Amino acid sequence: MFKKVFEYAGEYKAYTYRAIVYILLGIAFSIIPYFCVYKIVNALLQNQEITMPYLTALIGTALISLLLYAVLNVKGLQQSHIAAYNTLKNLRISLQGKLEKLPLGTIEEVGTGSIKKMFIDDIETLELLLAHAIPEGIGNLCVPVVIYIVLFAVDWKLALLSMATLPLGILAMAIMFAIGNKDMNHYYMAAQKMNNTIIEYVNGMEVVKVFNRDGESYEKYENSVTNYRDFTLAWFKACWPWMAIYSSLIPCIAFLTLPVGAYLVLQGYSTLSNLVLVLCLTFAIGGPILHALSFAGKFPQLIYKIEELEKMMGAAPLKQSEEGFHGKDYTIDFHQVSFAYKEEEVIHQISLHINPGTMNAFVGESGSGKSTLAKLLVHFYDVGQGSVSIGGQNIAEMSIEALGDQISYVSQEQFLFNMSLLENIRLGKKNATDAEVLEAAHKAQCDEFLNRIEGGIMAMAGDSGKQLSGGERQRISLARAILKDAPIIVLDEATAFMDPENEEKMNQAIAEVIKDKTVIVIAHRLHSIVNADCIFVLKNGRLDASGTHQELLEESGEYNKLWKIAETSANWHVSTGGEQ
Ligand SMILES: Nc1ncnc2c1ncn2[C@@H]1O[C@H](COP(=O)(O)OP(=O)(O)OP(=O)(O)O)[C@@H](O)[C@H]1O
Repeated sequence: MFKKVFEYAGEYKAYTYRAIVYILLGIAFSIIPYFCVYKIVNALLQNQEITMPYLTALIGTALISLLLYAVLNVKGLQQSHIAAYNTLKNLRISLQGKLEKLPLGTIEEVGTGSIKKMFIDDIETLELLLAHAIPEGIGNLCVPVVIYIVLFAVDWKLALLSMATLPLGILAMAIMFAIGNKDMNHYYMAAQKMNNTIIEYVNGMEVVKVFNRDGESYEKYENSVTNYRDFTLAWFKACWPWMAIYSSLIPCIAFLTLPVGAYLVLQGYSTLSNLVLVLCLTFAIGGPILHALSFAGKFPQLIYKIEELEKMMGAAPLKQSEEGFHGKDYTIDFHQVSFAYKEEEVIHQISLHINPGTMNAFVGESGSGKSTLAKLLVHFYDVGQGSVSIGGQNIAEMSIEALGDQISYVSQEQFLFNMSLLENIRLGKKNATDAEVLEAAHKAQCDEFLNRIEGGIMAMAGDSGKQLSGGERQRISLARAILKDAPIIVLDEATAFMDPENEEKMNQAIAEVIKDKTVIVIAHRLHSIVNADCIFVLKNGRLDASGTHQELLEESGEYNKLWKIAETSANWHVSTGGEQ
């Protein structure tokens, strides 16, 4: 599992290897002062003479060793951090690439909060693994292993004694792992839920302020935060005792060595000199062992987070190929298409044909499936059954990029990035000149508000485009579409909620976008699409009828019903206006 994370290090793996070597050498040097102490204590115990130059040499060696330890440790950590942060960068970029290829449904299912948590928090915690646990853990464990081999060679009885508490410590650690892993799922789910609820709460702040200050959404928020606290505390409560046991037992390696070792010396089974050596070195390796094991408590969480990341990286992507677009024209065909967002099917066996260069409309009651059909055409989701093709080429047999180049999709809610309006429009065509962007903005009827707002086209759009009104945001999106100049245009209720002045401007902008294109408009206002070449009437996820306005008035009961509602609504507008 760690190997998979390590794969993202790419060329920076060498930094990790270097970090391990530096840290290992550093720890080896950190043992030397204890060896110097042994030399002095042993000489005193053996009544040997200690000359000043000898003492100075020992103290000097100890000091230089400590200095080298510090320098090598810092150098090692420097290398390991370079490796770690580059791996995190690679992971974040790969995750973003993966998200782009996933069906929107998978992303919706995971939730914005969880995805944010994965991108920021979960990946960040891998820093502990890459920058510390791997290099420091390996370094801090390797040196004691070597020292133990030396100790066994010097006096196996004393060496064995100094390891007496290790099995109990390792047992406590194993229990902690088992408990930690068992409850990790609940803990992680609670964290995910809290993240999703926080994002939902912040996104819905406008609604909360107006309607629901103390209501359900706050309760949901508070519950998820409380839940997270409870699960975290419960998890730690279960693990803490075992952490305390192994952290106390493992470093107590001299616990039996001193009394039993002294007995062995007195009985002549070991020498005093060896006992002093074993004691000094066991003190020296207690620190590194404890340091290496300090990472162990974090491992259940790390393993879980890596598994979740792997699940995301391994999620089934949208069906697509590397093929470019080679359709014979811009005919659109839905062939026996069925689709379900989750379990319940919302589109049933729809087949329809759209001729190139024509103006088409999807109409139907709310929830009849108009937007879903548009989203299937732009390949936000894979169809459940059937196929969608352009110019005879199945959209699942071309790359997402190739499909994207053929379609401009202006959806109900347009998202603007918090960068200049100029750059927001330029998203339509990466290499467009400033003059081309300005021309597109002009055609999309943006001049009036661009002249009004401070900074004009260089003004920032604000967080998610909040600086602009809904109508202004839509016109910026249309400017994007004009610039993109794709042969197929899908307009999802672009004028649904507009005041008459804005609608007039939008209609002029739309007329500019749709010139000579294959167009699909998803319209609530039937009056705006009466001239369409073909109108498709949807009812409960099925295609009920299709034809021109006149044909449908003559043949389709559902269309007549919609038309009546549209007329009543238009009359209602007129009479309301008249009374004012
Ligand atoms: N993201 C989603 N997850 C689950 N179900 C969805 C999702 N989006 C839409 N639906 C359901 O799919 C069905 C069709 O919805 P769709 O948005 O396509 O209808 P529509 O005709 O465009 O409606 P409207 O005119 O109100 O926008 C509805 O029953 C809706 O509840």
